[in-house]
Amino acid sequence: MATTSPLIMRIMALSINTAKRAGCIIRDVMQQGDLGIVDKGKNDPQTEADRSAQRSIIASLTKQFPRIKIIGEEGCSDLNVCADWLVEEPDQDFLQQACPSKWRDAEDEDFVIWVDPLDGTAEYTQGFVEHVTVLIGIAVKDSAVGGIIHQPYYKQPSGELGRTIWGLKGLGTGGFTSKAAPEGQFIITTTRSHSNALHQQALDAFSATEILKVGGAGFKVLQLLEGKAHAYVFATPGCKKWDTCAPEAVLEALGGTLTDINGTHYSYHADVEHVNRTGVLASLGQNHTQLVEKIPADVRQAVSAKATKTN
Ligand SMILES: Nc1ncnc2c1ncn2[C@@H]1O[C@H](COP(=O)(O)OS(=O)(=O)O)[C@@H](OP(=O)(O)O)[C@H]1O
Ligand SMILES: [Mg+2]
Ligand SMILES: [Mg+2]
Ligand SMILES: [Mg+2]
Repeated sequence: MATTSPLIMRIMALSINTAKRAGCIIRDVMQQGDLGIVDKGKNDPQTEADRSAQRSIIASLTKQFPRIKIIGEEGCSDLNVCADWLVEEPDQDFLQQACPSKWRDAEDEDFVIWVDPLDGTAEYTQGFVEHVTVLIGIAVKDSAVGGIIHQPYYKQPSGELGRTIWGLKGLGTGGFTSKAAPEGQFIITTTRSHSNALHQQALDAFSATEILKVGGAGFKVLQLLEGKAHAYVFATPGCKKWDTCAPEAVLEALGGTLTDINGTHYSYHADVEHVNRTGVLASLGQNHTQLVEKIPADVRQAVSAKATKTN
């Protein structure tokens, strides 16, 4: 690896290839047929693919960056993995890019890497595999700055499976072609498995022309990046820092915004609470503040009150 590249560039470049490797593991587990499902909570499954993909990602990143804090959805993993799961080569194309000056001097202790080895697990178990993503989010001093969103089941025009999207604030995005959402419509992308009455009230307030119910925070942000939706609305606690760190960085590297439903950015330092208690509101090409204001104040207050109570 080119040790002369700034640390953030080396983390991003290795994360791109670890996310791809995790995508292969996710496809292999599905092909072998035994998903090994464990219920972590209501509508919150974990499979052998979540466990194995996390082991591969964290073992690979830890080997090259032993002093960087890495937090994965599936908790502490056994990092003793086979050579086949250990990714040592960074993505060379990414390393050719110039590092934004803002991150050039960031050091080990400035970083937290948030890993969601398989976002959209419920959908994976139900056969909606196109909703599945691997998310690696790179936070610098509190903020989501870099992100990888890998789609293991995306079918390339060549027939090859898998696509890897990256974003780094100050540099931009790669791996896909962005598209603006259609004018004269307002399309919302939202959860298909974690809705409730309060969340429904927030959705109703937008009078959307269409509501897409899809799985995974990564896939919802992809709907914004590709112009299939104008906003991502999730007005309830539930998703976690590893769900939003990478999507937030990629979306914001393209000029979009991802906040809670009050328009406040989440923090991504190592000691932050994992649950995003005040929901998610994300948009691209919209006036984000106006979207926040569309959610009735009493709904926002009720979500925030619920958050305080459960803290
Ligand atoms: N209430 C609740 N309990 C447990 N987990 C939850 C909850 N709400 C959202 N999530 C996790 O957030 C990820 C995306 O879920 P969804 O597609 O349902 O919704 S959303 O993105 O939060 O809108 C998805 O992440 P993965 O676990 O990685 O698949 C969900 O498990
Ligand atoms: Mg999960
Ligand atoms: Mg997730
Ligand atoms: Mg997950």
